[in-house]
Amino acid sequence: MSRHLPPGQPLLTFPEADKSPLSIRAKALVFVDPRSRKLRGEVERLAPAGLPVLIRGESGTGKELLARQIHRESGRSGLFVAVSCGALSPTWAEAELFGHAVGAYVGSACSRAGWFGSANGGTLYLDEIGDLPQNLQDKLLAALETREVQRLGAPQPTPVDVRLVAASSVDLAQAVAAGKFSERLYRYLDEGCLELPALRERPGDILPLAEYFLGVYAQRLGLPLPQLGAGAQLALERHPWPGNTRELESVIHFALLVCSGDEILPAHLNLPSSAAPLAVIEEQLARLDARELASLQALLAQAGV
Ligand SMILES: Nc1ncnc2c1ncn2[C@@H]1O[C@H](COP(=O)(O)OP(=O)(O)OP(=O)(O)O)[C@@H](O)[C@H]1O
Repeated sequence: MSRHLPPGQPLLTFPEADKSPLSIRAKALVFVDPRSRKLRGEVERLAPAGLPVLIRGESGTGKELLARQIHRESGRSGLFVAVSCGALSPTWAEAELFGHAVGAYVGSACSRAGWFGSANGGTLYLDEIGDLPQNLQDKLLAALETREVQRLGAPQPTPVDVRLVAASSVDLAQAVAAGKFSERLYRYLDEGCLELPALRERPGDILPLAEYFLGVYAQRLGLPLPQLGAGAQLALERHPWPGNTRELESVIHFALLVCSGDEILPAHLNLPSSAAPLAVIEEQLARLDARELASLQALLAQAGV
């Protein structure tokens, strides 16, 4: 277990990760920062309730992973089906989402359940739901409320039982105010709202996540597990992570590939140097403790300064 994980608060790991709906790559969810642990409590409360859930958070914060965890804890036996609304074809979005009957349009030689039907008994995860074409927003709400879906060209509606978990990186309330998003669908989703903070707002997760990704990638690539040096730890904690956990994951993956010794150094992280004004740097230096000062001196010595 990571040195940065306090005892009694282990990773949320999954023994049969390959068979779990967590994700193809993820083997665990790292929740160490107090804000993440609070979120984990909210997930435990919301997951079995069967309510729709809206996850709000910046890109790369882990929204899909959280949605998979909600499905996992819901006890629903159907599939977890993830759909990126921005990737739906403008022409065929309705058929892709709700399915179609045989002969519904030229070339449709067989019927399709659509993403909605595929999630029957399970969870439909709609990423960036704000990008869902407006004409489909009310149709989606009707299908969820009536538990019936009208496939394109089908004479009758088909019964479906779908739990919706949606995600958005934009403020849907503003999209509603701008007339770009259905107010009724927003109200339906807003019943169960989860806020996934940006990585910089839950700094206690940074080092545990870094160590977790080091372990995952070292194992996957068959490489020895290096230590995360003190200078590298400092650099990781100071970076603002605009790309959130996804950015941290790729930084650690890269560091592992370029690190030749048994310690990850700041240079291996290839983080952009911050263009902080001198006053900010002075203020940060004044706040360093003895351990951090020693790391900084070692760092400068390494760089030959
Ligand atoms: N708490 C966490 N523990 C372990 N891995 C995580 C955690 N959060 C995110 N990740 C990993 O970070 C990467 C990005 O997560 P994910 O795809 O869920 O983010 P997202 O918010 O859905 O992104 P986007 O908005 O771009 O779709 C994934 O590889 C995921 O496995």
